[in-house]
Amino acid sequence: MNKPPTLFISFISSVTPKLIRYTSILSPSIQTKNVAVLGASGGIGQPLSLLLKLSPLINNLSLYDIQHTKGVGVDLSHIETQVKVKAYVGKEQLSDALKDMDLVLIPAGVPRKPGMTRDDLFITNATIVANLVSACAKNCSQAILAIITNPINSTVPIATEIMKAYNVYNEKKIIGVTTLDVIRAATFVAEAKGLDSLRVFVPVIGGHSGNTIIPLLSQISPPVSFSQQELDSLTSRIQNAGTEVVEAKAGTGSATLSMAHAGARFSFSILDALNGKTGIIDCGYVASQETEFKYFATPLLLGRNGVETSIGVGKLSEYETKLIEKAKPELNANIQKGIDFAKQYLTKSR
Ligand SMILES: NC(=O)c1ccc[n+]([C@@H]2O[C@H](COP(=O)([O-])OP(=O)(O)OC[C@H]3O[C@@H](n4cnc5c(N)ncnc54)[C@H](O)[C@@H]3O)[C@@H](O)[C@H]2O)c1
Ligand SMILES: O=C(O)C[C@H](O)C(=O)O
Repeated sequence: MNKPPTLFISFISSVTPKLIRYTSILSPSIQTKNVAVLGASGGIGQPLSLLLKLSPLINNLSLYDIQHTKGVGVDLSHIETQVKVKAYVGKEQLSDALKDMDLVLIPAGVPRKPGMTRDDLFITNATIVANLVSACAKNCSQAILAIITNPINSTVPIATEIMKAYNVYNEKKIIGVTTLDVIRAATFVAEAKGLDSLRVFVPVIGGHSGNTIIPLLSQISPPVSFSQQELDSLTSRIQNAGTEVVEAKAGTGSATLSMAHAGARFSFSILDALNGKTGIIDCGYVASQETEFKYFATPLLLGRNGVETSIGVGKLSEYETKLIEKAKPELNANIQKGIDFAKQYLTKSR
């Protein structure tokens, strides 16, 4: 049999394995969408933009940063796919970068260095996210906002408060991207158990920092059982995987390539769902109705309008219930810090 001339990348986005294609061949049924990357010249922004440039789901790709987007844009524009790339640089071009966008990915901001927590980034990144989301409220209020900038536990509440203040808040459309936790969990579990990582799905709930990252190893698909020692070591590795990368990079940044893949994978789930594909499930950190937390990551059912519904946390083991208890103080404090910051920011900026 002849092999198709395109590169196939398979991954799990739900319990059913699914194939995602990076290709220049367009299916007539696909309605291509407009996607912006804010922070497009960065360690995540550049490879993420590359992966998006290869997607048949995208029409226009808008690259925005405070520096270097021109070069990134020209470079990407030479790739022979149908995606039209436009580069924007500096605050005065931000509005144009956002016009008519369906999906806005935000990886703008500083990354960790060894010894830092994600919360240490708040002082710089909170204002960056608040400014960018304010511009989204004014220029593309209907777009889905996918927030990558850390600390996610706080930047998603900031984004929500800003959209509310502009009267354009839609809870279906603001999502903190936690896909990297899901990818890592599948990789580490598969390595430990000799499984095919592309066929393993581990739901990861909670937040996106240390103890607040809660892998549900009791709900893996297909089911896997663990000794207590395996549970402890896998949980700890998944919770500290970001730090593992930060330490290995020794002061030059945090996860960029795996995050670009995670961001692209999440984008394709969203774009598939916007196109009317049903049954698309991916984890994300969102405003929460069904948990005791104001924001919480769970598996989400995605649809034409963004998040259709949270799938919830399912039946938790005693071990996982304890992990949630342990996460509570940090997650609640992070959330409140974001809400308080947004209130002050809005008072100052109006
Ligand atoms: N959600 C996750 O799982 C996850 C994973 C990895 C990294 N991150 C976070 O993503 C963020 C970016 O990481 P990185 O490695 O790409 O950093 P980086 O420093 O390599 O890139 C950040 C980019 O943001 C740009 N930028 C700064 N201020 C801006 C503004 N006001 N408007 C537009 N662009 C602006 C910079 O010019 C730079 O190009 C960090 O906060 C990091 O902690 C999140
Ligand atoms: O660890 C970091 O600071 C970046 C990111 O949140 C990650 O999980 O890799």
